[in-house]
Parts: sequence; structure tokens; C-alpha cells
Amino acid sequence: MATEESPQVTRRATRSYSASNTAIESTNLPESYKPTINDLGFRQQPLRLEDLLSSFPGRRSQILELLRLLGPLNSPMFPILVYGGPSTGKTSVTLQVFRHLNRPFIYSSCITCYSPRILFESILNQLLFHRKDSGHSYSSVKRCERPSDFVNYLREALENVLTNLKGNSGKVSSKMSGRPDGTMVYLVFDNLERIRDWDKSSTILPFLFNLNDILKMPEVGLIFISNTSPDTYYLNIGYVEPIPLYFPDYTEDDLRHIFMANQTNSRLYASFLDVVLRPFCRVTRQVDELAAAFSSLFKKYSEPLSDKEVAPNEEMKRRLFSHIRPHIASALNETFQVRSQPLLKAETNEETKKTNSSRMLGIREDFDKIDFHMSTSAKYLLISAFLASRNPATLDASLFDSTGVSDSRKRKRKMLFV
Ligand SMILES: Nc1ncnc2c1ncn2[C@@H]1O[C@H](COP(=O)(O)OP(=O)(O)OP(=O)(O)O)[C@@H](O)[C@H]1O
Repeated sequence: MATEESPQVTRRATRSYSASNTAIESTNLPESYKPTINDLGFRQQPLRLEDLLSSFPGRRSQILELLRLLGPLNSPMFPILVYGGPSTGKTSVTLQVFRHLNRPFIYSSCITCYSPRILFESILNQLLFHRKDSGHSYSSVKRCERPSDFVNYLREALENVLTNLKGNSGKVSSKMSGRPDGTMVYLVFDNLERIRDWDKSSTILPFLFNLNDILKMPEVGLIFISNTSPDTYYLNIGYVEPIPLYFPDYTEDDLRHIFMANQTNSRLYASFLDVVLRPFCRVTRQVDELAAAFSSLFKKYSEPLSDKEVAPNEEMKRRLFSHIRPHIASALNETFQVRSQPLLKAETNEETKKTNSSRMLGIREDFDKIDFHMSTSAKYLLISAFLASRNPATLDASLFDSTGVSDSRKRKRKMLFV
């Protein structure tokens, strides 16, 4: 991308929070930093609703629905399951919604928290304002492995936080003081699907889905984020299902808006997208993969231009297209990855029908059927090998032998390989 700043909320920005599981554990803070209740907020200027909506093209209805499900300030909520394919903006949207609302939340990713103990301790550290630092020999505030211990510690920690929040409410405007608003606290669990990889006892998922019932604390909101559909979780019913919120794959038009955001030379970038977006969309619709591919391709595309601010005319567009053409195929090949995780099953019937009919129209259908990765060149090689194996040796000889005929010796040898 031209500015390399679009999509606006970069993966680094969304994950700076998650990389260390929590702002409190962030390595950017000085050793002496003592976390407070303010660290349960987003720690950045709250976003206005218009800015939030314009930061995420193609996600308007999901943002509004998430806001509706979270409800007005201080209102209890049902647990929510935000789900959809990879890179559909689930994490960024959820975190930025909290930034907009300026409400207290903690965030734990089940990628970086890859065992029950690490997950539980990460949550407790955040709620108890504890930093893992050299002063504490990088230990957690509590050692906690069993769900039953976790529930006891969690309840205690939440009660402390809630008392703290209630003490704050009604004081000077929270916007001025940097304090989060309200007397609810939200727990966000990201990459829920990863729990199956590390929880061999299969107890943690049911436990988390039950947490709302176990805690019975209306001031606590639970948000689960997953890139697999609800169907993949609810086999052992025994808990109230969270309210699902689906993030569908982006359309080509959404992706155009996402990539056009913040471009310094929008006319030039639009002409670049005209050339690359369609073929790439057939291979992937993941924003991060496309961003990586487009970043270097756009540099190539604009290479021949001495003035990068120029608005290209038709002649220039043609010249730039022929310059970039050889690079597109190899970039496509590099980008090509088939989604290996199970296809999202919980699309509504209507959605399924819609997707199916749109897939009938595109090459994407072919990619969706393959469940392992194979580069395009390897596919051509396989097809060639298959065709070659169907040809009789005599036909090969008549096509490829310079004399146009094959002697019987050659034929005999070739027959051995057929
Ligand atoms: N609508 C959008 N507008 C701008 N940027 C977006 C949009 N959707 C996704 N992105 C960007 O794509 C990247 C991946 O987004 P994010 O991590 O939120 O997706 P995700 O659905 O949580 O992915 P995963 O399931 O892999 O965790 C981030 O850099 C994010 O800012």
C-alpha cells in the first residue's frame, strides 16, 4: 500500500495489546510503572462513533450490532461470541469498540495464553493490576491452574475492580482523568478456537462458556472471539449459548474501500487496485495477506514514476500495467494459501445460499474445495504429468521428436514407461 498505514488499525496496533496479553504487562512501560484502574481502559483517546465506523469499511453493521449487544452504560449483557474467518476484523473491531465506549475491559488471547495456567494468571494479573517484572521475578500475582481456584480468585479480583469503579463513578469527567467509564467490566477471550489445541482435557471451553452462570455477576460481561463457527463448540450442551455475531468475509468492494483508506495518491492507488484486486481476491480475501502482497507490488507499480504524486492518465496506466504484469503472477503464487480451518458452518441458510451462488460465479469455488496447500506451478506440473501419462508414446514421438517419427527401438523403450 502506498502509505502502508491502511488498513488504518494495523495488526501491530491491535496486537500490541494482545502480544503481552495485556497493556499492564506491556514491555513498553518503565519498570517502575504501577498499573491502576485506568489501565483497564484502552489507554488512547476515545474514538468518536463516526471515526470508528469509517476506520472499518465493510464492518458498519457488525460494529452497530456489537454496540447494541453491549448495551448502554452499566447495563448487564448476555455473553457474546464474535466469529468469522481469519482477518475479518474481529479483534480490531472489538478492541476499538471498547476504545469508543471507553469502558473497562481486559483482553487475553488464547494464542499467547497457551495453557489454562497462563490464561488464568493473565486474567488475574490484569484485574489485580499486577505487572510481571524483575521485581517480582516475572511471576504472576497468583499461581492458579485449576478452574475452581481460578473462579475464587477471579470473583475476589472482580469485586475489587467493581468497588474501585463504583468509587470512581460520579467523579470528574472520566475523559479528563483517563479513567474508563461505568461500573461494568468486560472480559475478552480472543482466538478461542486455539483452546482445543492446548486443552487436552477438553474442560476449559465448557468452563469458559459456563463462566457467566458460575460467576452470577451481572456487572461482568464476557466476549469470546473465534475464527470457527458456534457449531464447532456446542456439542456438549449444558450452558447457555453466547449470542453469535458473525463477521463475514469481505467483498471485493469492501476490500477496495479498506485499501483505499489513507492513500496519499488515491488516483494512482485506485489504478493499481484496478489491476491487482480482482486476481488477488480469487486467491485470498484476508486483509493482512493482501496488505503484505500489495505493499511490495505497489512499490514495483510506481517504480517507473519520478513523480509519485502524479494522477495517471490512460497511457500511463497502460505503461504501469505492463511494468507490473510479470510480478503479479509470482506475487499471486506466494500469496496463495488455502484456508485450512473448517469452513464456517453457522451461516444462516440465506447466507449459505448467497455465498454458494456467488461462488458458482467465481474461481473461488475451486479453491474452497481444496483443503491442502499447493502452489499454482505444482498444479500445472501435476496436470501436465497426468496428460502426458494418457498419451501413447507414439503420439509423444510424433509431437516432440524432431524427425516426426520414432524408431522401433525408441518406441520400445518409451512403452516401458507408459
Ligand atoms: N474493515 C477493516 N478496515 C481496516 N482494517 C481492517 C479491517 N478488517 C481487518 N483489518 C485489518 O486486518 C488485520 C487483521 O484484523 P484482525 O486481527 O482484527 O482480524 P481477526 O478477524 O481478529 O483475525 P484472526 O481471526 O486471524 O485473529 C488488522 O491489521 C486489521 O486492522
